[in-house]
Amino acid sequence: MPATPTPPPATPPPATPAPPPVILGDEPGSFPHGVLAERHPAIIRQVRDAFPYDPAVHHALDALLQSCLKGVIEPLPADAHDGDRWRDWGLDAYTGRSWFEVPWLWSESYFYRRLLEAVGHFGPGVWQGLDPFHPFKRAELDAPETGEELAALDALRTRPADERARALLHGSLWGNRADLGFRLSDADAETRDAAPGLVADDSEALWALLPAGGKTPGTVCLIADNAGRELIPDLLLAAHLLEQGRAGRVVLHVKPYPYYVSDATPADVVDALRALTAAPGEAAAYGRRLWAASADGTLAVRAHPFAAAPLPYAGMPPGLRAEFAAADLTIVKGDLNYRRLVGDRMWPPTTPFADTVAYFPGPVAALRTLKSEVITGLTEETESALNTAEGRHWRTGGTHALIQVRD
Ligand SMILES: O=P(O)(O)OC[C@H]1O[C@](O)(CO)[C@@H](O)[C@@H]1O
Repeated sequence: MPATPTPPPATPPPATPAPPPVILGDEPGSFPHGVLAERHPAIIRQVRDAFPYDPAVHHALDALLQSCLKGVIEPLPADAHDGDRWRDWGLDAYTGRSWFEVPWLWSESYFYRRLLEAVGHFGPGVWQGLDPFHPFKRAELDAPETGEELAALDALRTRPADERARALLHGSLWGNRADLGFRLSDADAETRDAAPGLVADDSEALWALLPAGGKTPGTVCLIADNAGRELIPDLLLAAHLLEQGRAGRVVLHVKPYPYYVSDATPADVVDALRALTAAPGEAAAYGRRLWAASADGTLAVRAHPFAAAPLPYAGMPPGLRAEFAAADLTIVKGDLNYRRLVGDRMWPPTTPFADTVAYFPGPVAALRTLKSEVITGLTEETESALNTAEGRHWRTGGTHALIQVRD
């Protein structure tokens, strides 16, 4: 009987490299450590001074400050309305551990949840529902710079549609520099010159995803970031997409409660729309169109709990996944959302953006100014030129921006 030939050894599948470690805040001198050790106490101070709070709130803020600086992560009150949700998001595993030793993304988010608890936002009581950041957001909306930006719309009206489209896309992108939390720790950030050019620019791919020339437009989801001077240009972009037939419907995803100081909530959308309709000139026309779009359902606002989750978007719940899967495009705004989109890890900067968002259920575009160390999708040349010119500062200074797309 002939011997059975020995099968050739099976070729092992190519090993998928393990992703780099999740960013923690435990390294003194690092950017994340500074946010936990300095920015959060500064935010507590600012909030404390912004309202005539009663002694109970002052005591709660004192306790939060002590916990942030020297203590450990404590559980939510036993009757917290969202206790189950936070347990699903990892609270039990992190309770009793140092704020600095758990994923930075998680500890930052939990800080805002605890801050709202301390100021009585979740009630019952007189402070229930009040936004502790509202005075800062309001001041920004009323600032002369906001009026100047809106006045620029008058000149834009007569420009060709593609020029308007580019200006409004870039307005939404650079609006992300106007971030109140960021300015608390980097007071010069907004006055520093923005770098010309983008570190990555997939804007052609973005426009290619939105039908033009009579094709039936679908839904664009816009995951918003900051209120005020970022939300207004986001709304202008939404109005343009609807008007030009590049979107049949825009769904604006905002935060369900005040978060990261300036993040937009439904109340901030109302403030921004009111500011537009009350402005002179072309801005008011945009405002009226958006108001009408709300009434006919072509502009919708969502405040899904996961928008303020301490987790990357890879862990999004099935309902949200289905919404993004059905959209022509999901536009993800800002630095924090970028961290959540690609995963809050020290990716080598040349890691392809598409690889990090392969899980996303539909076409996705990131519009972001760089305010934290997470970055993907750069060419070697770009990374090396930025390092040579600025050391590591380009990653966090807020002067550089990107548009990245995965179709
Ligand atoms: O408003 P954005 O663009 O999400 O920026 C949030 C900022 O807060 C941080 O999360 C740090 O707290 C950084 O990512 C960024 O500097």
